[in-house]
Amino acid sequence: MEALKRIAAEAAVAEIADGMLVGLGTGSTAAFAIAALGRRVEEGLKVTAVSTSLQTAQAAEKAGIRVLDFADVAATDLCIDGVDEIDPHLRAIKGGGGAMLREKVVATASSRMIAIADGSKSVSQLGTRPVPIEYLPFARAFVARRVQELGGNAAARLTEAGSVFLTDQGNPILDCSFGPIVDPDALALSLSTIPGVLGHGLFVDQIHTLYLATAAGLKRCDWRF
Ligand SMILES: O=C[C@H](O)[C@H](O)[C@H](O)COP(=O)(O)O
Repeated sequence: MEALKRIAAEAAVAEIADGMLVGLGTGSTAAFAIAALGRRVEEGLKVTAVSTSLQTAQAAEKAGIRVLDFADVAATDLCIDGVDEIDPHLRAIKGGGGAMLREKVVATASSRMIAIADGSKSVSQLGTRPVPIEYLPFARAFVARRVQELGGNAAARLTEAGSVFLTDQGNPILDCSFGPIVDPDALALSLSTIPGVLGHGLFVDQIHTLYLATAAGLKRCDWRF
């Protein structure tokens, strides 16, 4: 699986050109992209990057990549990120590592987003995994009730040690299981409009290209706009 993640990541990084401002995703697949980009920078590629998490910023700087503060950046050229699940329409669930809020901001600010994944992430229909929701602590019970009204079951995300998981912004997460998601676009919109929801992991129109690496080889899929 690690070798497949690396193959997908390296294919995406090969698309980065001199002078680009690149959005760097979070997670174990994105880590391979950061390492590959670091090697290209070492070979002379001139790029700057923005990060979708504190973890990624640290890894990128360690790899010799110049990381800008995203607060000062209005748009980026290309964003490369992993997914937890992705369907044939390039709609995805993200946020297994809790970074989906920053990831969605950076992906939306990017002219192009490339998703990178091994075959285990490919599904015919989203919903095998819960949709993570980052929320305002003040609105916890209200958000959970609205999720329930939408057919979901909300569970507080905990750390391995059993305490409340907090995002880089210091907010908690509800992992919301909906079962098979028949209409991801409608669900994404409904979740986005719940007051108190700061962000969620359904990415329905951000991903332009997917590099999917399986034992059968590397496949590139492009969304037809
Ligand atoms: O919050 C984490 C991100 O959305 C990741 O991109 C996603 O969870 C995939 O992570 P991994 O590549 O480690 O499976």
